[in-house]
Amino acid sequence: QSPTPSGFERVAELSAQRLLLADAVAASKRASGKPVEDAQREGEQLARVREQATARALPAEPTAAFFRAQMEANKLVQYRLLAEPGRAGAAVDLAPVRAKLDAINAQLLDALPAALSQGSGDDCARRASDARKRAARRHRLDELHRTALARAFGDLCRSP
Ligand SMILES: C=C(O[C@@H]1C=C(C(=O)O)C=C[C@H]1O)C(=O)O
Repeated sequence: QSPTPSGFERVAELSAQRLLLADAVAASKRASGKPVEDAQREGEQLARVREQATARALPAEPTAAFFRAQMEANKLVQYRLLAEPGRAGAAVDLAPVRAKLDAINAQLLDALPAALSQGSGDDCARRASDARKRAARRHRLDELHRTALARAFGDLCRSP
């Protein structure tokens, strides 16, 4: 393994970490009865990443699109878990989970320039898939979280 992970390796790793937090978010929403989707919270994150993208001379629109994909993937996991009836678990406090999501967002922003520059070429889908498979293995992701990990990459291989 190379000492410096590629942009896709980093994004796959951080996306997997972000998706694993969806289980705790779903548990909190099962207990609170709150909807999966929180448009205001999504808007706040998007405003923040757009600001940071501009400050770092990153393209704002592909950056925002990437984070929308991350959030869609998170909701996919939550909807699937909450579709299982019953299974009451311990109540989970959402605020500290959101703080962790914010921390991962910051790391994803650091990884994004390299990932965006890798997002072209015939073998993009292959490289992205390989990076996801390695992250999935490291974290022992099940089928649901593997599907969501593909969703989390969004259009990285199809950016203009
Ligand atoms: C993770 C949450 O659920 C959804 C997914 C979000 C995300 O991935 O950041 C943000 C808001 C919600 O639409 C949450 O409410 O914090």
